[in-house]
Amino acid sequence: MLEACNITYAHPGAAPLYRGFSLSVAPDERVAISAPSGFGKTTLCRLLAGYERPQKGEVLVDGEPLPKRGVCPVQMIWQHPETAVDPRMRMANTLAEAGEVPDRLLDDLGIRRTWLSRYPHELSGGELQRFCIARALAVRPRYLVADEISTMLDAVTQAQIWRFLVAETERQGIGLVLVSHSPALAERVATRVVRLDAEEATFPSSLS
Ligand SMILES: Nc1ncnc2c1ncn2[C@@H]1O[C@H](COP(=O)(O)OP(=O)(O)OP(=O)(O)O)[C@@H](O)[C@H]1O
Repeated sequence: MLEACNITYAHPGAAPLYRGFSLSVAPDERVAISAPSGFGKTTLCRLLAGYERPQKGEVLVDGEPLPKRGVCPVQMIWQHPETAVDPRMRMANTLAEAGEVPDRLLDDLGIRRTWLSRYPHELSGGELQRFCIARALAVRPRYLVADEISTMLDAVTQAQIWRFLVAETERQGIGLVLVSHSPALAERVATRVVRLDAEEATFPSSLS
C-alpha cells in the first residue's frame, strides 16, 4: 500500500496546501487526483514520489518510509519529458542509468531501436515520454505517479501510452496515481477518482 498519512505541507512562505491529508493507494488501483489549477496536485505527486518531504505526517510504502537514498519505490513520470532527461546524453545511456531494460518493454512501448542513438532534442515529445516511462519501469517500482504525462501529446499517442500503462501496471501489480485535466481520460483510466476540492472529499480536513 502507498500511503500519505496525515500530511501537512506548505511551500516556503505560503499557506499549507494540505493539513492532515491522507490517501491510500493499493497496488491494484489506478487513482486519479482531480482538482482545479493550483490546488496542489503536482505538489502531492512530488510528495508521494519523495521529491518533497512533508512538514508533518509521512509517506509510506508497505508501512516503511520512502528511502532517503537509492531507488525510490515510487517513480514519477513528468509532464515535460524534455526536462526529465539529460540533454547531453544519448537515449541508450539515459536508459542504461536505470539498469537493464527488457526488450519486451521497449517493444510494448513502441520504442524503435534507431531512437536509442539519438539525443533528446532529436525525438518528439511522445517518443521521449515513452523513454521516460521505460526508465521509470526499469527500476521495478511498486508505484507510478503520472503527472499530466500526456497533455501535450496527440490523441493517438495518448491512447497508446495509456493503453500500455494500464496493461503494464496490471501485469506487474504496480499501483498508479495519475493527474489529468481531462475528466474523460481520468474516467477511462482510473479505478477511483479523488477530488481535492470536493466538500465531501475523501480527506475533508485536507484543505487549508
Ligand atoms: N516551489 C514552489 N514554491 C512556492 N510555491 C509553489 C511551488 N510550487 C508550487 N507552488 C504553488 O503551490 C500551489 C500548488 O501548485 P501545484 O503545481 O501543486 O498545483 P496543481 O494543482 O498541480 O496546479 P496545475 O493544475 O495548474 O498544474 C500553487 O499555488 C503554486 O503556485
